[in-house]
This record gives sequence, C-alpha cells and structure tokens, in this order.
Amino acid sequence: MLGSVVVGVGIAGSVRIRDLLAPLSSSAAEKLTVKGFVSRRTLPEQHGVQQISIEEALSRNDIQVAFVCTENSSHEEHIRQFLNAGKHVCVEYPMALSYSSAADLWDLAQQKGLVLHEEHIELFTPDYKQLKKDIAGKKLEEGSLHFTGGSLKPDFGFPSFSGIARLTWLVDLFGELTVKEATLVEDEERKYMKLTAHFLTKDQKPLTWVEERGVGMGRAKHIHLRFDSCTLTELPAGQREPVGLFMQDLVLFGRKLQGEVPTEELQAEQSRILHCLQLAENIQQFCQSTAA
Ligand SMILES: NC(=O)C1=CN([C@@H]2O[C@H](COP(=O)(O)OP(=O)(O)OC[C@H]3O[C@@H](n4cnc5c(N)ncnc54)[C@H](OP(=O)(O)O)[C@@H]3O)[C@@H](O)[C@H]2O)C=CC1
Ligand SMILES: C=CC1=C(C)/C(=C/c2[nH]c(/C=C3N=C(/C=C4\NC(=O)C(C)=C4C=C)C(C)=C\3CCC(=O)O)c(CCC(=O)O)c2C)NC1=O
Repeated sequence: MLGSVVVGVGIAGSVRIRDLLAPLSSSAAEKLTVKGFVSRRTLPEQHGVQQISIEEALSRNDIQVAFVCTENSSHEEHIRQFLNAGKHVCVEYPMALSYSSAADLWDLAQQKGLVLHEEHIELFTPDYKQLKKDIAGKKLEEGSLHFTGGSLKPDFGFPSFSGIARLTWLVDLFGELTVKEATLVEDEERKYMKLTAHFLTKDQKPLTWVEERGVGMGRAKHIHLRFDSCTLTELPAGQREPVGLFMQDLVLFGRKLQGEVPTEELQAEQSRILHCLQLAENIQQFCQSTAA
C-alpha cells in the first residue's frame, strides 16, 4: 500500500479525497490510501480525513504519494517540493505554466526514480472517446474547437495553459501542431476573455481553437471538423460510464505506480504533454507580442 496526501481542497481535491476513500474495486487505485490533506485554510475533517501540515506531509515515511490539486500557479513549486522529498506526484493539469518548468520537473522525477503523473480527465469523457472513435481513419481538411466557460481566478494562469485540456484534445486527435497566430481579447472589468489560436497540422491543414470565458457563461464545447468524407458539427454523445473521470485517472496513476504502464505509452504521453505545454507557451508569446 502507498500512503498519500491531498494538497489543496477545492473541487478537484475534494474529489480526490472521496475517490481515495472508495477506490474502484480490483483496480490499481486500491493500492493507494489517504493519510491526510494539506490546506492553507484551517479545515475540519473531510470524510474522516485529517488536515496535516505541509512539513508533515513532506517528512512522513508513511506518505509516499502527493496529489497536487491547488490552483495552477502553485503546481510547479508543490511538485518540486514533493519530488525532492522522494514522493511520487499526481498533479491536476497543467503541471506548470511554462514549457521549461515542465521539462525540468520531468527531469527531476526521472533523476529521483519517481512517478510524475499529470491528470487528463478530458480524455476520459464519453463524448471525447466517442469522437475519437468516430473520426478514426478520416483525413482532416480543416476544423475548429470552441470552448466556453465561467471566468477563472487569475492564479489559473494564461488561458492557453488553463485551457490545456482543449489543446490536449486537438493534439491527441490530429497529432503535432504548429502555432501560426494567436490573439487574446480581454475585458478585465467584465471578467471576460477570448483567446483565438490558429494552427497547422503536419499535413498543413488549418485548425482553430477558441477559448472564451466570462461570468455566467456555461461550460460547453462546439466543434466544426471537415474531413475528406464528412463534416462533424456536433460532439457525439458518448455512452455514460459507471466509473467517474477522476477515478479513471486514479486507476491510470495507480497502474503507473505499480509499473504496469508500458514504457512506450509513458513516453508517448510525456511527449504529448510537453508538446501541448510548448504550444501553450507559443500561443502566450504570440498574444503578448501582438498586445505590445
Ligand atoms: N474542477 C474540475 O473539474 C477540474 C479541475 N482541474 C484542475 O484542478 C486544479 C484545481 O482546480 P479546482 O479544484 O477546480 O479549483 P478550486 O478553485 O476549487 O480550488 C483551488 C484551490 O483553492 C483553494 N480553495 C478552494 N475553495 C476555497 C474557498 N472556498 N476559499 C478559499 N480557498 C479555497 C484550495 O486550496 P487550499 O485548500 O489550500 O485553501 C484549492 O486547492 C486546477 O489545476 C485545475 O486545472 C482539472 C480538471 C477538472
Ligand atoms: C459547476 C461548476 C464548475 C466548475 C467551477 C468547474 C471547474 C473546472 N472544470 C474543469 C475541467 C473539467 N470539468 C469537467 C466536468 C465537471 N467539473 C465539475 O466540477 C462538474 C460539476 C462537471 C460536470 C460534469 C470536465 C470533464 C473537465 C475536463 C475538461 C473538459 O473536458 O472540459 C477545470 C479545469 C480547467 C478546464 O479545463 O476548464 C476547472 C477549473 N467545472 C464545473 O462544472
């Protein structure tokens, strides 16, 4: 068994505590137990789990794993602290707010012989799984993905990083991309923002990503994907699954801890994550150069 600590008790941290207390039976998630949680606030017990200090989490021998569930701007520092203390880390996406920080963190994990896992629940949603099946083997001519959602707190980072889940979809579906142009429109008073990024695929096909957030905007994704043989204008509705999204991620992390995930799969995943973070950084640079 591996003892774990959950760092940061927001939406994601609470789900992690809940899932660790009731892991999917007969899955690798059962190898994890939860020994405590860390929070910057003073909180009561969460489902019987006690708050502990970060110093205790870093030093206790019966804690081998940390779940970093805080806002994005603090991920890098937390990952570094826990890896340096010899703990495996599962971090909610994105692991860092720059490409070079992420690359350094992977190097540190490798040096220490520890698992560093970045959660990607967006790849487990039924709609995404169905979309991936539906377009398998089709040749993209052009496409767009338009996300809308409620406004985020500023410590979630530049929108190409906080929206990394959309980039992950595009890269997982269409392979490596090149950023051609990106713009950001912001209205701080209205807490509104719209990021538009234009990419080319390796086959030189155009893809557009729009990430739009504002107070009261509903979470939604719209696609327009034109292939050689057909055009998709709506996300397919996938079959709902009994296992929750964060639980599916926990099982994958558990399998990594057990050494059950093949090296090629780990490498492909790491390349995808780093490529997405590189794209996020390129987008940020485009936006900041046009803003100047
Ligand atoms: N929500 C989701 O569905 C998903 C979230 N993620 C990722 O998870 C991470 C955390 O996101 P999420 O949990 O949604 O963010 P939250 O805003 O809910 O929580 C972020 C942090 O804010 C602090 N916090 C939470 N509630 C309060 C409060 N009422 N008052 C003061 N502080 C509070 C907590 O830290 P502390 O306990 O130290 O105070 C918490 O860790 C991000 O990296 C995000 O990208 C990824 C996929 C899905
Ligand atoms: C109700 C308020 C609500 C909040 C505050 C919220 C926060 C939230 N949801 C996220 C992702 C996500 N959130 C969900 C789904 C949910 N997450 C949920 O908290 C709930 C109730 C669902 C409902 C199904 C999914 C599937 C993702 C992964 C990214 C995606 O596919 O859009 C993220 C990570 C950044 C991102 O990819 O957008 C945040 C911060 N989600 C919400 O729905």
